[in-house]
Amino acid sequence: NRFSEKTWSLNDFDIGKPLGRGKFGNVYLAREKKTEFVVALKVLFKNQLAAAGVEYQLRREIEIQSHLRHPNILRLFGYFYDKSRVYLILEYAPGGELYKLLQKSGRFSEEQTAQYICSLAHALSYCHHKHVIHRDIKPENLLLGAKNELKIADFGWSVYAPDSRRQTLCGTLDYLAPEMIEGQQHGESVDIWGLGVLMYEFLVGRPPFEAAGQHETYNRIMKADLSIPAHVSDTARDLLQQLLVKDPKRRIPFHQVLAHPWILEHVRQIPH
Ligand SMILES: Clc1cnc2c(Nc3ccc(N4CCOCC4)cc3)nc(-c3cccnc3)cn12
Repeated sequence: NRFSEKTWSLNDFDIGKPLGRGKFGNVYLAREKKTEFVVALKVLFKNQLAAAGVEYQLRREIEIQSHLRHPNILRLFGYFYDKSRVYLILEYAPGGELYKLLQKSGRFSEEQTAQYICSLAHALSYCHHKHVIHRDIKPENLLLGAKNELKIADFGWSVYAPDSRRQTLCGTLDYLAPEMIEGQQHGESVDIWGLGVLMYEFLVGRPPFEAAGQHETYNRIMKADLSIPAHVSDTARDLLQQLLVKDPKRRIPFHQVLAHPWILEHVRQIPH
């Protein structure tokens, strides 16, 4: 498409308001001058990327996300760079960050959660057909479209399956599958675990293995020590218990998630 062949530069865009702050730079609303097409422009500082040793990860993120086409995956249209910065031309998500919505409402209804989980299962199943594992499915990486549809946004940790992580993990352990924490060989099923962690957090308002300290969180994850509050319906409980299984081979596959009674009772089967 027009974004991918052309080499872009900053003066092809009118820069609008900042949408938010990221680790390595900010995201701005922007409009391509000729077509007036509205995008999100993610500006990353090269020196910060180098200091964190994530240039290779960024190249992989660009390579992976630019080839994915799915209504529940944020489009990466292209990128360009200048002396000190790298710019990613991304699809604008008018609904903003899903985790802000979760913070505001505390937790989501079973109806809304089932809709998000259905979209995520479709998007992740699409990724796995492309042999891409996301590995970092958490609320901070999810954005919302104009009709409140979910968009997976950050492929910074995604890899081509199977992979054993080389980059040390940083940030919260809450969303990581046991085999990832152990640094073992891992496949697509880490994203099935991640789907379970998200489903729990959407329904309950906090991640399932949250604890005061990292060691305690680590132990709870390794034991898959799951306790589900009474307000969660029996059918939702059943799906959670099939997603958050320690043994990667015994986790429910995505196509069975989409056919689970809890999804069927809450969701019109339109994937996005
Ligand atoms: Cl990439 C990308 C594409 N679209 C967005 C986006 N969109 C967006 C829309 C609307 C509102 N507002 C809606 C009214 O209330 C105020 C917030 C914010 C962000 N935000 C971020 C982002 C990144 C980091 C921190 N915070 C937000 C990254 N994005």
